[in-house]
Amino acid sequence: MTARADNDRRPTDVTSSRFRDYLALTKPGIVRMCLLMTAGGLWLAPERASVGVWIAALVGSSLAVASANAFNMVAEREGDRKMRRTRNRPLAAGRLGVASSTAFAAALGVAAMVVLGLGTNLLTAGLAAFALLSYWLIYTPLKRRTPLALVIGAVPGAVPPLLGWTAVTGSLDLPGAVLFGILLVWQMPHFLAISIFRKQDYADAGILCVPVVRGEVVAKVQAIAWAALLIPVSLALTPLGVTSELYLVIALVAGAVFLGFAIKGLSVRDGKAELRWARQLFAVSLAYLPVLTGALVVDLLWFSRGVTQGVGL
Ligand code: HEM
Ligand SMILES: CC(C)=CCC/C(C)=C/CC/C(C)=C/COP(=O)(O)OP(=O)(O)O
Repeated sequence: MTARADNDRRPTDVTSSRFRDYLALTKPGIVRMCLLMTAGGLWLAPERASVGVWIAALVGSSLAVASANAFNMVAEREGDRKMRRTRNRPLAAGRLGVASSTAFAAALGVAAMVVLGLGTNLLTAGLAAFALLSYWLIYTPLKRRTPLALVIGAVPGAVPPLLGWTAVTGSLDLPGAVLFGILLVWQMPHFLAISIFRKQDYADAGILCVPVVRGEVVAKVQAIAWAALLIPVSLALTPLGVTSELYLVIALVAGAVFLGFAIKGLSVRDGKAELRWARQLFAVSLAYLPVLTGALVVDLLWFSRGVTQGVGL
């Protein structure tokens, strides 16, 4: 930017672009989806939670995810410069400094712990702290060492619905573990799809994802296996007595569509068509979670314990 253009920028422009940069540090798309997952856990829990617990769980978990994402972006600022997808991020592009971004991430993390600790319970705050620290300190550095980092990163990634469940119940039990399992397994085809259409980016940044290390065919086969596993895991909520047959049918159809798209990848070999297919599989992965959450909501409202759970005053 020229000195003239700099002078022309009004203070409000600077403030709003600063705000946008700090917001970008939190990866708002991921925060939003995690928020939906926490809401799913709150909704499914067997007891009625107060409005206060709902607000504390939703606000606290979003702050924790935002903090984890901001710490991850500070740690990856050099690598982010090497990828087309990430080179315009505020730290990679030099619009924000390391010290202020770290302070921002730490403030979000402390606020998350205070909100969860005071507004829900210590188990929920502890799980969020575990997820935040393991995503930042274990997954983030491992991305450049082994493709198994994906499985390790999926553990904190699967915590948000559990936070909703434990905020209400205060305990770790089987339905909560199934919610955790659904999100854990979902992340594999979600990221395998991304790593196929972003393969070049990852190779440039030295990130050892499956297509870079073992090729696209192995990545596709793995995506099929995980999408297939997602079906029984997602259906397990019904035999556990948490949901009824309506959820079962919707989860089965959604899982079959996801698996069908994954299988289609084996017949696509041409470069451009393969990229298009991988982007479609990524889009299907993003649609799957809201569909499943919608199924939980409708199922519990219509069939099961709609009167005894949800939000209480
Ligand atoms: C090991 C786990 C995960 C990895 C490696 C991963 C990686 C990524 C990457 C690289 C993108 C950007 C895709 C692109 O546009 O090129 C992305 C997008 C996205 N991911 Fe994931 N993800 C993981 C887990 C999750 C979880 C747990 C959630 C939320 C429940 C989530 C939600 C989203 C959403 C909503 C987007 C699209 C919006 C956005 O890019 O801001 N992901 N993911
Ligand atoms: C409660 C709590 C704190 C939960 C943690 C939730 C969380 C941050 C989930 C994201 C999971 C994940 C591995 C994302 C990809 O990061 P990436 O580094 O591969 O993505 P990037 O390349 O876009 O930076």
